[in-house]
Amino acid sequence: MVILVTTRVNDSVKVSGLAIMGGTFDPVHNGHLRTAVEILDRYHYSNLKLIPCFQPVHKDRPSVLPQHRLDMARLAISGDARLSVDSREIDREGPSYSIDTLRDLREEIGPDESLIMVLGMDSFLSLPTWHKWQQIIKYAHLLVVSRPGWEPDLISELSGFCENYRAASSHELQCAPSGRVWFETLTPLGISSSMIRALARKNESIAYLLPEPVQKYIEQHQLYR
Ligand SMILES: Nc1ncnc2c1ncn2[C@@H]1O[C@H](COP(=O)(O)OP(=O)(O)OP(=O)(O)O)[C@@H](O)[C@H]1O
Ligand SMILES: O=C(O)c1ccc[n+]([C@@H]2O[C@H](COP(=O)([O-])O)[C@@H](O)[C@H]2O)c1
Repeated sequence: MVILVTTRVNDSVKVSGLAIMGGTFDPVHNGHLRTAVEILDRYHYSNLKLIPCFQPVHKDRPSVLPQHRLDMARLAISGDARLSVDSREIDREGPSYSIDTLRDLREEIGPDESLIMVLGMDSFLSLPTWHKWQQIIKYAHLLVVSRPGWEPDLISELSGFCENYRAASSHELQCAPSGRVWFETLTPLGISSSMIRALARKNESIAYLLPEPVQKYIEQHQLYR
């Protein structure tokens, strides 16, 4: 039986549950933000937390200090009350393993609340290399979003995983606390942090790829030069 817990807030439907999106956010950009708001609009969750990592597990060291990445993420979300920034991975320091973060969040929200981890197709394709990857689904659902340039070309480990955990519909993610994988196609935005860093390094404009306050912050602090 499917039970959806909803409340009406200011005439719009809100679904009980928490969505998170982790990333290096070096810097945060409109590809991240548009993903977050499209998921909130489709799933009606009242909150999506952006969680900047301290030390990415499979990427080079970030180009700027964690505090700058955190400040930029906070500036970026100021226009949408449904978005928040969670500094737990930066506060924790060390390698930012998602399993640790999800375990923490699960303890905070309790065993029954839906927890959705949003990640782009590129991140999902690397899942079998993550720390304790097969346990992740015990704590959260995985909501995989399309990203230009990345096709769902699943290696055998991942296709077996999808066969086991793929939801029959997106509603299952709202109704169960964890344990399902679902794929969403979103507005394609071919923006990446590495593209922004490369433009800034060449002293070319980064306007309209990220929110203006973040662009100003980068200029003020002379980041990515
Ligand atoms: N344009 C985009 N569209 C959809 N998802 C995205 C987009 N950019 C990033 N993501 C997703 O957001 C999460 C965090 O991404 P991250 O902070 O590593 O940014 P990035 O642009 O991929 O960085 P970099 O270019 O430095 O590798 C990942 O799950 C990633 O797949
Ligand atoms: O836990 C891991 O081993 C792990 C390995 C790679 C990526 N992640 C997480 O996946 C999210 C997106 O990662 P990335 O590298 O695409 O920025 C971010 O929250 C990372 O901490 C987590």
